Amino acid sequence: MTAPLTIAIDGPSGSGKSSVAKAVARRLGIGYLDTGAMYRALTWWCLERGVDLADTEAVAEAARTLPLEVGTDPDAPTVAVDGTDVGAAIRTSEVSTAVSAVATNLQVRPVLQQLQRDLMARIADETGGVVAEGRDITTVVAPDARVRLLVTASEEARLRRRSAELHGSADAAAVEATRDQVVRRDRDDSTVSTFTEAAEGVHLVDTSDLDLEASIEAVLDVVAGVTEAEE
Ligand SMILES: Nc1ncnc2c1ncn2[C@@H]1O[C@H](COP(=O)(O)OP(=O)(O)OP(=O)(O)O)[C@@H](O)[C@H]1O
Ligand SMILES: Nc1ccn([C@H]2C[C@H](O)[C@@H](COP(=O)(O)O)O2)c(=O)n1
Repeated sequence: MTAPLTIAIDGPSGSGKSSVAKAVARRLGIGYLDTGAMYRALTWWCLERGVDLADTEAVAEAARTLPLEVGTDPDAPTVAVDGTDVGAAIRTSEVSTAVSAVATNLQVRPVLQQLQRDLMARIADETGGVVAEGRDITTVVAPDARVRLLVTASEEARLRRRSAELHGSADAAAVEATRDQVVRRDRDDSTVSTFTEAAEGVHLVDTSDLDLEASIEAVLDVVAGVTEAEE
């Protein structure tokens, strides 16, 4: 019997890994796991309940008891906490600004990492594979994934994309308004995970000069190359 097709994708903010991971999962007919959404959901839950994000033990306890449900269909991924759909709430600038404080909490990370491993196993079992994306999937959560990729792009390209997405423009003012969510967040997050350089055995895909479709094709080519080499 063939092993499930587990694909791990890491990369910095705005590199395109979520868009690419979703499309790749869709085309391969397997499940999709957005691990950043889990850190965001925990952040939302802490803010909602008035948990001080600087209180590392209180946030870790919230992680251990988080009533989280994730839907992993790449056509309609969902995130719910305690029965509330938080798909939109976890993308607000309030959560985006605060999430690194939660993601850099070293008591939180092992809790969510174990949850992510369990989810990957369940999704792979149910759909024959999984594409999981984040910052530490290739290195910590699933270093034994069959295909591991680092999706990168230049800082300029990432700022331009995120700025267009959030502000509908990539002019100088819009790019400046986006800088915190890309550059500062990556700087904070990179204190606990390695996602700017590919670890050994991890395939690098630089999307700086690629459009979305070409980025998806580049990742599918890597997947095909790895799986054909296994045969
Ligand atoms: N290759 C590409 N070319 C142009 N735009 C892209 C490309 N890849 C993604 N985008 C666009 O850039 C924006 C950011 O992409 P996406 O959300 O997938 O990035 P990300 O790496 O998952 O970021 P984050 O980790 O912050 O969630 C989206 O609006 C997406 O449509
Ligand atoms: N495996 C992961 C996934 C995400 N994070 C952090 C990095 C971000 O600040 C935050 C939200 O991620 P995004 O939705 O922007 O991809 O979570 C992490 O540390 N490890």
